[in-house]
Amino acid sequence: MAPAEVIVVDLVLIDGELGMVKLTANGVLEAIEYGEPSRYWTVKKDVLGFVVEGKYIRIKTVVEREEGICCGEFGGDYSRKDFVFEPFSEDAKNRFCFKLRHYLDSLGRPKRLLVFVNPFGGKKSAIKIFEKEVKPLFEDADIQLDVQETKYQLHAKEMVRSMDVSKYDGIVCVSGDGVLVEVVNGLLQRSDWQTVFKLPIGVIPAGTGNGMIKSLLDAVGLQCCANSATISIIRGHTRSLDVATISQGNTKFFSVLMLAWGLVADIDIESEKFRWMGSARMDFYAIQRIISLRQYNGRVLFLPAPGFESYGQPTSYRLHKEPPVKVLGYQGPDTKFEDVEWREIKGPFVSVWLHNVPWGAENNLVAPAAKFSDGFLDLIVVKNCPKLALLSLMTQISEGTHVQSPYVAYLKVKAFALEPGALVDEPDKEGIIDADGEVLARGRRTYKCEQIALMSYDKLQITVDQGLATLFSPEY
Ligand SMILES: Nc1ncnc2c1ncn2[C@@H]1O[C@H](COP(=O)(O)OP(=O)(O)OP(=O)(O)O)[C@@H](O)[C@H]1O
Repeated sequence: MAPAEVIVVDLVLIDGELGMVKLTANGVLEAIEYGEPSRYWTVKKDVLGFVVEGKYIRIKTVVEREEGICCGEFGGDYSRKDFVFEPFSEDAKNRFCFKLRHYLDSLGRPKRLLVFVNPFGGKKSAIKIFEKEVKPLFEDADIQLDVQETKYQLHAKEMVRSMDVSKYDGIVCVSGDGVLVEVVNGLLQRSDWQTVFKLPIGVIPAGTGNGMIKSLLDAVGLQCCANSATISIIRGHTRSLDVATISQGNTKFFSVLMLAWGLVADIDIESEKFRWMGSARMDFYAIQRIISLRQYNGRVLFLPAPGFESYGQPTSYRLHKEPPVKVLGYQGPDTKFEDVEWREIKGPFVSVWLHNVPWGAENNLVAPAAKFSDGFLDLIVVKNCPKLALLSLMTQISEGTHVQSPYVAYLKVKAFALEPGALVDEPDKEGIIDADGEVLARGRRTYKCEQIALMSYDKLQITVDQGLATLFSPEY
């Protein structure tokens, strides 16, 4: 193979000794000391940026940490490491900077980002994570930031719905999944959603539920931490993500993570009562819920993905389409499934769970076969299941092996409808529908049932728009 064309090569001083630096057209930066190539960086992967400090050029790089090496307060796959050298003249310095800048600019990395920091997410450490872990890396990469702390629930959604987002190359959420979902919904409710929704969205894990970023990083073997997430955003690689439209009449919610009804929704939402327990609250409340297990009447209907046609029973169903209303935002995918066979599963149900990406939280591999943009949702249904088996299933979720249980139906669907009913043992008590970690609908006599939710505890349907959203992602 012919050697790559040299873009710039210069005699320089490295640590006071004569050496050379060379940048080649295939994006390799090389330092030559004592006549031998000594250090070597792939600019796309290893170089964040550079600064001029008087007569020196400081290259800001990252190196992969070796396994087992201590990773500081917040952990991470990369450490920052600078390489400093001194060109022999002002001209040589300017020429080198110009060439390296030109190469970095050709990589299509983001230059200006809108950053939301949720000071109340997770362990309330988002500000610290941002200041200590995220900002220094973005500064190294010379990315301009407009930082906005979220002041209340739905603040991020309100802002992206109304502000000028065209000046940004992406939106970053230093938060859990909640703020990401707000940003998606805010963008899709804009009249210019078709243009602005192309903006890549990035997530830096700083919440309780960090399922999306865990799914993105774990897919390539990276740790779920601010360091690895920030480097992925700086490198500017993106991937597309399915967006599910949950509709009830003309009311819509755009989901990127999951929908839960039954056991999982009850644990997720009702365990709020035990927030003071910290992360143990979910496990504690799960055991309580399994001991006094609820079963729900109802029906789920779905259009199976190819290969999953044997699940459930055939039924006749048509997606209900409301007459178009004069609203300006996104209205969901234009689906035409009339000719395809719908299937149904009738209750009673212990749990119904729809998932868009593999991880529901950092320690929950809910849908191990889920793909980011296959146009399908993974459906996990539990009906009759002995309590002991259910307890064991809950512990298996961390490894994703629960889906192999004979008590679990695990399949992929293209469209879905839920007809939620009341508790089998208490016909005047209903359930909660949870979408992306928030209450979508509360039935009669449920936890905090006096609070108004977006939808009523009634039939709803879900359609998927393949790859509609764009996320900053590590290269895969
Ligand atoms: N300043 C604030 N005060 C209260 N809530 C806020 C504030 N800013 C954002 N929120 C809300 O906090 C919720 C949780 O956000 P986030 O995505 O950071 O964390 P999470 O992991 O999803 O949830 P949590 O950590 O609360 O369990 C979102 O619904 C968001 O609207």
